[in-house]
Amino acid sequence: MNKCRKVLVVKSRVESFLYATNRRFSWVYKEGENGYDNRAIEETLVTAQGGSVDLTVDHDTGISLLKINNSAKRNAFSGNMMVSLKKAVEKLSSWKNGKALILYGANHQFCSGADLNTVRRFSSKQEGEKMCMYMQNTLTLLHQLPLLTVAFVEGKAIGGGAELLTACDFRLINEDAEIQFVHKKMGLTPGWGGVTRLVRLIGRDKALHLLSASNKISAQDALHLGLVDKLVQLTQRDLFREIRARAELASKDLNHEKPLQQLYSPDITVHIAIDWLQTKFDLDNTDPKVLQAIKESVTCCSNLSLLESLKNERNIFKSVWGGEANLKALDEIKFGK
Ligand SMILES: CC[C@@H](C(=O)O)C(=O)SCCNC(=O)CCNC(=O)[C@H](O)C(C)(C)COP(=O)(O)OP(=O)(O)OC[C@H]1O[C@@H](n2cnc3c(N)ncnc32)[C@H](O)[C@@H]1OP(=O)(O)O
Repeated sequence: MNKCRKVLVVKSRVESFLYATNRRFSWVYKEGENGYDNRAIEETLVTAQGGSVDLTVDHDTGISLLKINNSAKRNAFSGNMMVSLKKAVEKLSSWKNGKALILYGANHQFCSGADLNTVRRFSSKQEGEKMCMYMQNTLTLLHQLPLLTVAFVEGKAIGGGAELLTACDFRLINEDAEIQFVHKKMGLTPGWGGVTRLVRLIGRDKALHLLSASNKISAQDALHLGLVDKLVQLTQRDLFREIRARAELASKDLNHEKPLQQLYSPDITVHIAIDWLQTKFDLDNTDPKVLQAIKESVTCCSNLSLLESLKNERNIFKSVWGGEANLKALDEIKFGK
């Protein structure tokens, strides 16, 4: 690198740092706002135990996995899982070299919403509002993560589980999965930010239809509505990979009579999501700083006024202009490629 380039890189790094320290926009409840007290809410929530939320971070690929794990209850969210989800999302929000997140449920089931036992325990209006603010904050943070986020929907996504999938950037759905905004049937409306995101995702009228009908949405219908991005069908390749992996583990109960859904291991789920991310976004050859800048630009654009958004876009642009990936691309660029 010649001297001039080096100066440019250092200058751009200093600018990026300065910008990064004060550029984060936030749309979450802050401490004290509307009586929001994060610690008090968490202390209450963790008393409702059960299940876990498991975060795996791969620093080499920049891909992380978030598994909702309470399979005895179809991955319903207990209070302590709500707290674990928030902690995991907070951790991911400062992952400098991260590129993507895959969110999925244990045992080929996405999520059946809030654990009804937790809901019953916190059934007063005050407690309900606190849980609602807490989950809104968490899912807003998830939606704003500086990573490309993909929800892999298998089995059922019900109530809060349906809201959860709207907090990701993209959605893959298994062909026999179902989504249901069951809230009306429970005498409720969504409160985890699901209405706000659903309206933005599929438009006012379709959102109103889904919420008012409150019926089951098949994977095919979800695709037609634009609620999901891709229908996943089990291919022979996936099946062979699954069978081979099982054979390698010397599993004795390799049962070909099982329905395909049960043969479809979480590993295969993750492989499919990773393949999809790599194919669509060429993650291996993408600089995380550039990807994060793109995600942040888009997130801010849909939440700020036109003027604020344009100003923010310019600032984010400045943070990558003259950066390592930019200079490398300028060096290597060939026309017609
Ligand atoms: C305030 C939050 C609110 C929101 O914002 O929306 C909510 O999220 S409230 C919760 C909304 N969710 C539901 O109402 C889902 C209720 N569950 C079901 O409809 C079904 O269980 C299912 C998810 C469609 C799966 O059906 P199926 O495959 O037939 O399994 P089972 O019904 O036999 O369930 C197995 C097992 O799991 C328990 N379970 C399921 N969901 C929950 C839940 N949300 N909370 C607690 N427990 C749940 C179910 O009771 C069974 O337990 P056992 O009988 O002990 O085996």
